[in-house]
Amino acid sequence: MTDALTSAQMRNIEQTAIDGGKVTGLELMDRAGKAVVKAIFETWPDLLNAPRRAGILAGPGNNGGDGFVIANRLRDYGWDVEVFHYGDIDKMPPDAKVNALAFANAGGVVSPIIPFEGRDMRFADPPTDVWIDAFFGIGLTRPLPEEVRAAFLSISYERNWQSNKLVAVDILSGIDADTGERLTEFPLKPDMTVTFHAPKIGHLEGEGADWCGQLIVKNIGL
Ligand SMILES: NC(=O)C1=CN([C@@H]2O[C@H](COP(=O)(O)OP(=O)(O)OC[C@H]3O[C@@H](n4cnc5c(N)ncnc54)[C@H](O)[C@@H]3O)[C@@H](O)[C@H]2O)[C@@H](O)CC1
Ligand SMILES: [K+]
Repeated sequence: MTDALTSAQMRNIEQTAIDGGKVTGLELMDRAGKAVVKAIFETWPDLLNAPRRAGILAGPGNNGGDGFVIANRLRDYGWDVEVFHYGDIDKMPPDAKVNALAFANAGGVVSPIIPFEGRDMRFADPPTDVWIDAFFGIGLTRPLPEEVRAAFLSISYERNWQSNKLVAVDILSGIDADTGERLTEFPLKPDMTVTFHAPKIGHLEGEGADWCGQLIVKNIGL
């Protein structure tokens, strides 16, 4: 496994490729989102044999942008997809906004995130087959907002009753990518984390090493 990177090193690699005209941020986001979907079907091929339901937890930034790429891609596979958005599409960074608008303009359902005492997720009907954590990635700088932690609790509640998968985009939200410190704790371990280009320190050190599930590193052409 290649050496683990800090978030700053990763951002520098991305920016150098973008500044060098090798790739655009939008292309990188597209590759990242599609890499997550590819990893899902490689890991759980039976999900390919029937349209399923996915819940995408999307945040305010580019990690959320990856979430919207994934949402669009799964809709292409005929899946029933609902995005629970912590953020405002209009305030998202440009690359993320392009993908969020593509989803919304194609009729994709964007809902507010689920308050814990809200929808009883225990017996959601139809059950959600795959939850995608695209709240925060390597840009996390402080503990999660309480409503984001509550949204995770709703899903941990449901997971006690329904078998579903949780996939973390780039890193489980709440984990500091540079240290592996869990800035916010909730009882939800991902089945899989899909990260891009190289592992980050937060995947291998501290508690982060225990909160990845299966760690998949996908090349996004950097
Ligand atoms: N060109 C790029 O920048 C690419 C970025 N990618 C994705 O973008 C992610 C990084 O995106 P961002 O830098 O936008 O950061 P995030 O999407 O991780 O976080 C979004 C924003 O939330 C704010 N924030 C941080 N901690 C918070 C907290 N606790 N509560 C509320 N708000 C908080 C910060 O302003 C941060 O910019 C990567 O993890 C990866 O998933 C990939 O698509 C590859 C290409
Ligand atoms: K994430």
